[in-house]
Amino acid sequence: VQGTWKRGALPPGPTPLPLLGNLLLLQSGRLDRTLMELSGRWGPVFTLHLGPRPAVVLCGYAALRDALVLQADTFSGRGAMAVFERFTRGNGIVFSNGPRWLTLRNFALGALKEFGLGTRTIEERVLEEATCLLEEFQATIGVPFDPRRLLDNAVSNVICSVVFGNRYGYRDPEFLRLLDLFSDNFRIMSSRWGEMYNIFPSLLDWLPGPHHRIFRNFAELRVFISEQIQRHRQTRQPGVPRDFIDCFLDQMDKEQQDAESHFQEETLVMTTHNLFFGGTETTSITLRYGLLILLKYPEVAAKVQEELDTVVGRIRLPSQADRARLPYTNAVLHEIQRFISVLPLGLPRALTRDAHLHDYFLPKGTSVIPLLMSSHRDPTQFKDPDCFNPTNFLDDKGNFRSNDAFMPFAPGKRMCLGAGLARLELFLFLTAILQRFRLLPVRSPAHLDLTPQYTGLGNLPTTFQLHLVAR
Ligand code: HEM
Repeated sequence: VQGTWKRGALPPGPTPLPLLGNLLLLQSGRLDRTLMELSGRWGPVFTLHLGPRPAVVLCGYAALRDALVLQADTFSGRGAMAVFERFTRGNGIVFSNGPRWLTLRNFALGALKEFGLGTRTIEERVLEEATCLLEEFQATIGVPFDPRRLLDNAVSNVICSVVFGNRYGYRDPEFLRLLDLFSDNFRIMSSRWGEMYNIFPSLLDWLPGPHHRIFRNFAELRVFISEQIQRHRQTRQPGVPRDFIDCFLDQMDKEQQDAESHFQEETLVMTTHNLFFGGTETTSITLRYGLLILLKYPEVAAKVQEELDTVVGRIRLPSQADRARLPYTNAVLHEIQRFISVLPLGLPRALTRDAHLHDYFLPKGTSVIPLLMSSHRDPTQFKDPDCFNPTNFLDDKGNFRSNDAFMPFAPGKRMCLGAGLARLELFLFLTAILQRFRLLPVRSPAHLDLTPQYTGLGNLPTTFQLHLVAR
């Protein structure tokens, strides 16, 4: 492949075709691995053309750190993703930029804190939901089942209680339908990655493809969110917020006279969608993938259970305060997130000003793809990067050892807003399940394949069933 680099241009990369860019290179094989292979040819910072749009790919821990951590402000913009652009139009937290992004992000962080994030209250909410989930799991005993929907429901209920002030029953057909819309969207975005990132939004309407289903699903989600907002308007007491939506409505009241205010109805819909969608699929998929990994490696599950028995016992549920005394469990949770890299390419960033990176000049506005998965598989940072091996996060004495190359939530100013909540949920849900049940595969562990079924926006595990046995 001929290089395209010339002095003053973006970093070198594979030669793009007109309109299609480098899309054809990405059509076969696993996307995250293809990008890592391209990095082997072009270096840790290279240019890739997603359709007509160039983007700079950051590969390996050093490049990601030098950009996202050491130049955190400069790399804190959000890059475009065509399929989301059409829906969000730059509104909400995830796909906005500049003052609107900062205002909404800070507001959401503050509101989440008020409703429990980082305090005991949110832990209580998660523990309550864990108890409901355990009951549902208990009811499956003797019958193999696919845990996807139950996990989706449990995880989603936590964010729903913060955002809508409501949790939903595990058999509520309307809610199950919404969860299916989320899964469907995430799956399409993970299977037909090219369409998502690459083509100008104006073209998406004219091209056939599964992205039309994404648009329909988004429209249905929007109706649900709008109904929730309406319900809040009818029942709220101004100044006494019950949840995130009430907080936002209070802020809208306060800024009513301000023509420049970021607190508008449409922004509320988008921000709510961000928290609802962002708070559901990634966490639930991580839990589901975690169960699959533990089915494959029963000796790891058994060791976690032994540690839980010794430190927590079986009478009460594990709590956040136990975490520091559970080094092996903590290492397993980190290793699950590292090994699967649930968002292998993170979300696209954009430069807020001109920058220099690894001898290249990158102009303001350049789109950046942070290949988070490449940090997780970086052989200079992890002793066993390609295998699932909890000792990647343990020292010789069995103490937990953190690692800056671990970045499932992406580092820097734009890091995942729900990282604290997600970590809490992963810990409490997974330990609750393992404390109570032994996990058995339907066929022998040797038959379980940990390769993602889909790779794109997300890495999704193959569908599987498991048996639970009460411990
Ligand atoms: C295992 C679970 C999760 C993973 C792996 C994850 C990962 C990520 C990543 C990689 C980003 C992109 C950061 C960047 O711009 O580079 C992100 C953004 C975001 N996440 Fe999460 N996330 C998880 C759970 C959650 C939860 C539970 C919430 C809900 C509270 C959430 C809400 C968000 C929001 C709002 C953003 C956009 C932040 C911004 O643009 O400023 N995420 N997440």
